[in-house]
Amino acid sequence: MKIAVVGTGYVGLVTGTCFAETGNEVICVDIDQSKVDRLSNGEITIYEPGLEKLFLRNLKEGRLSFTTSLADGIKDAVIIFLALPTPPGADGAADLRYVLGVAEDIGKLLTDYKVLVDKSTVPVGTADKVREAVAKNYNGEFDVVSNPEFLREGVAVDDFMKPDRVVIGVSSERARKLMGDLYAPFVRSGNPVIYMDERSAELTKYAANSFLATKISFMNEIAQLCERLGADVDMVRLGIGSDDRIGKRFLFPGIGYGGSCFPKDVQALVQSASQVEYDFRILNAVMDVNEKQKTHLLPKIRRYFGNDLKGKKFALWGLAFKPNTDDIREAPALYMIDELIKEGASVTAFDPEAIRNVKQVLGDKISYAENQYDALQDADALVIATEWNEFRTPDFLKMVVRMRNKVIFDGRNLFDTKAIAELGFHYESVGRNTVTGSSK
Ligand SMILES: NC(=O)C1=CN([C@@H]2O[C@H](COP(=O)(O)OP(=O)(O)OC[C@H]3O[C@@H](n4cnc5c(N)ncnc54)[C@H](O)[C@@H]3O)[C@@H](O)[C@H]2O)C=CC1
Ligand SMILES: O=C(O)[C@H]1O[C@H](OP(=O)(O)OP(=O)(O)OC[C@H]2O[C@@H](n3ccc(=O)[nH]c3=O)[C@H](O)[C@@H]2O)[C@H](O)[C@@H](O)[C@@H]1O
Repeated sequence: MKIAVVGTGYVGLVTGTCFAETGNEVICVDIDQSKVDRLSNGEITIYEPGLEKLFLRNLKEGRLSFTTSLADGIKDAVIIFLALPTPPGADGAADLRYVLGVAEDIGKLLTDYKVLVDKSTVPVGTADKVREAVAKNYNGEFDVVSNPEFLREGVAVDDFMKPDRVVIGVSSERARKLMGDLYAPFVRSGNPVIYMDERSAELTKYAANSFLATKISFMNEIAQLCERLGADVDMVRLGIGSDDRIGKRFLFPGIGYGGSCFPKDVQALVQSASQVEYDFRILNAVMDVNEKQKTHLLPKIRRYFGNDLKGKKFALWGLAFKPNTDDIREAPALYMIDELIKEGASVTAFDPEAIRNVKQVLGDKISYAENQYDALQDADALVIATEWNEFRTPDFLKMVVRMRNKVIFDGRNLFDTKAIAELGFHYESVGRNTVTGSSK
C-alpha cells in the first residue's frame, strides 16, 4: 500500500519506517529541510535502539523516502498519517494549529479518495475538526480516522511492531477495511486491533497516559510515606505489584515523570475536562505531586551540606528523561541542574546519548564529561537522575578514587542500600532509608 506520513519527528519516523518494513511504500513529509536532507542521505535524526537498521534497509530498498513537498508526499498515497506536534498552548490545552493547518493544506491538494489518520495525540473532537478543515477546500470523498500511538521512546520499534493493541477510531467501512489491511501484519503477531468510534479512540490515548502518570505519582507518594515511616518502597512495590490487578510495571518511584508526553497529556486532559465543566481532581493531584517530586533530592542534598551548596561540585549521571533515548524534553535532571546552579554549585554531567541535546539548551552553564567516571573527578557528591544500565553496576573502585566525598543522591534507586553502605558510601535514595558507610 502507498502511504504518506506528515511530520517526521519521533512518531513519524518510527511509523514510516515500520510500515515500510511491512512492505508498504512510504513517503515521509516534513517542513524541516535539513531533517529531510539528512534522512534522505541515510542519516538517522533520532536515537532509538533498533530503528537505524530498519531505516537504512528500507531507504536502500526504496520503500522509504523523504520530501518537504506535501503535494509530492500525498499524491499517490491512499492513507495519510498526521504525526504532527500537539504542544501545550498557553492554557495547557493541546495546540492543534499544526494538525489543522496541514489538514487544510491537504484539502487544497486532494483530487481523489484518501484516508487521513490522526496519529498525533489530539483531544476529543479533533477528527471532526480535521474533517471540517479538509472540507473547506475539497468537497470530494475522504475519511478521517483516529489511530493514537502508544509507543514508548527507547523501545519504540518493538512497541510499534508488536503492540499490546492497536486502537482505531473509525466510522466508515471503507476506511476500516484499509486500516485493517495496513495493520494485518501486526495482528498476525497476536495483538488485537480494537475498533471504536473516533471520540473514544481520542480519549483512550489521554486516558492511557494519564492512568500511567497516576500510577507513578501514586508510587512517589508511597515513597514519601516510606521515608517518613521507615518502610522500604522497593519492598512495597514488590508486595503490591505481584497482585495481577495492580501489575508490576510502572510502579517505580523516582524524581518524577518527564518526557514529551506525560506532562503535556495529563495537563491537556485536565484542560479538556474543564472545558466541559468537569474538575478532574485526581489528575490535578497527579501533576502537583509530580512537580514536587522533580526536586525531591534537593532538600536531602541541602541538609547533607548544611544548607550551603556554594562552591560544591556535583557529578550528575543521566540527562535524558529516561534511559535509551537522547530526548531531554521535561527531563527531571534539568530541574535539578537549575536549582543546584542557582545555589552556587557547579555540575559536571555525563549521559550516554543526551549530551548533544543538553549542550544546545544549557551551553557552558555546566561541564560535560566523556564518561561516567570522568564526571566524578573531585566531586563532593554524585547525583543520579536517569537509570541507564551502565550506571547500575559501576566500578566502585574507580568511583572512589575520583570522588572527594563518597556521597550519592540517587533519584532512581539503582543500588542496594546495604551493599553500598558496606562500600563506605553515604547513600540517599527515594523511599528507602538513608545509609552511611563507615568511612564517610
Ligand atoms: N514522542 C513520543 O514518544 C510519542 C508522541 N506521540 C504524539 O505524536 C505527536 C508527534 O510527536 P513527536 O513525534 O514526538 O513530535 P516531534 O516534535 O518529534 O516531531 C514533529 C515533526 O513535525 C514536523 N512538522 C511540524 N509542522 C509541520 C508541517 N506543517 N508539515 C510537515 N511537518 C511538520 C516537525 O518539523 C517535526 O519533525 C504528538 O502529538 C505526540 O504527543 C504519541 C506517542 C508517542
Ligand atoms: O504518548 C506518548 O508519547 C508515550 O508516553 C509514554 O512513553 P514515554 O514518554 O516514551 O516514556 P515512559 O517509559 O512511559 O516514561 C515516562 C516517564 O515516566 C517515568 N517513569 C516511568 C515508569 C515508572 O515506573 N516510573 C517512572 O518514573 C520515566 O522515568 C519517564 O520520565 C507512554 O509510556 C507511551 O505509551 C506513550 O505512547
